[in-house]
Amino acid sequence: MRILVTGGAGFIGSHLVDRLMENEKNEVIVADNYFTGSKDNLKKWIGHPRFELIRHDVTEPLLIEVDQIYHLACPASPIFYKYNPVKTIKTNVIGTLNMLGLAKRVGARILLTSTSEVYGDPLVHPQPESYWGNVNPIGSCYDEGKRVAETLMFDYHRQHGIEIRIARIFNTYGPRMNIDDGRVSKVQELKLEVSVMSLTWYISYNLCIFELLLPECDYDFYEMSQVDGLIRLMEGPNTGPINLGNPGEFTMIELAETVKELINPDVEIKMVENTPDDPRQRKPDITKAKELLGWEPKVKLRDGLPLMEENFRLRLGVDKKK
Ligand SMILES: O=c1ccn([C@@H]2O[C@H](COP(=O)(O)OP(=O)(O)O[C@H]3OC[C@@H](O)[C@H](O)[C@H]3O)[C@@H](O)[C@H]2O)c(=O)[nH]1
Repeated sequence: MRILVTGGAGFIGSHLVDRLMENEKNEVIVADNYFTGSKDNLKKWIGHPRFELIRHDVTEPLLIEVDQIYHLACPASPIFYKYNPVKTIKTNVIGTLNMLGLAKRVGARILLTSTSEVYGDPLVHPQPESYWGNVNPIGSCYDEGKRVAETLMFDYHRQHGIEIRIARIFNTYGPRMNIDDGRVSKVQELKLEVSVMSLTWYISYNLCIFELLLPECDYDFYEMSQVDGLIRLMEGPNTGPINLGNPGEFTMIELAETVKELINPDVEIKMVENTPDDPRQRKPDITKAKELLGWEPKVKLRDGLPLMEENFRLRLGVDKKK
């Protein structure tokens, strides 16, 4: 099976590549423009006979022969997607059109990693896939970009019979996330800035790492449940959209307080204004993922929080709590 992974040099993409490469029948081609991803995330595979890495921007057509396409290319952190919003829209619209064009030409099955952001600032809680969302149409290039990408996927499916799969990924945390990612990793910088204004704002964090305690170099031994969900969706018969996320919840304050306690109880937690149009609360309804994919996050959020703290400690080189 020849598989193209766009955005495969990124955080989730590179973990996906690791899993796909485990299957000796797979040949994996990564196309990435390195906007937020890095070759470093794939260093294990560079030079491998079943692996190929191409510097390519998906807003340009790509002419190759493949059986499956995992289409991940798109900056996912607000810091990066807002850096050049027009480019973010182009990546989602033109990039997705190009990948759908490729899928149509070669008869490949294509999976889009969409996002929980399609629900906007939701008025329904938790969010099932049937919820149409509450997005500000003049707000975020990322939210509307992913919404139109989903529409394109379904239009190609209805009009041209393309085999499509759509995953809606909720916030995901784990190794290889950019340290300046601006999602929850702000806490990693130990500034302990909390990217929400009010204590009541919640975010449902998808702890994707099964054995977070293992250092990055041992990544053969842990598994991202997120990636497992993507592969199950691709291999199964359902088009989606399907939510992939952790239905457990904790507040950002709660997270900051636990990390602060663990690392330095004297550090000050600074409240900063949230990004405009960011959701106040979000939590996936994963009934469909459970029923259709037999999938649920491997880490229960309550068990996951200590793992997350431990990972901060490892990354920051802080001594274990006495
Ligand atoms: O125009 C672009 C922009 C970005 N990219 C690449 O896409 C990858 C995105 O990965 P990041 O590490 O930024 O982010 P994530 O792995 O969290 O994103 C992933 O999950 C959320 C989805 O919405 C994203 O589409 C998916 O890539 C990077 O390797 C980046 O270089 C492109 O190849 N082209």
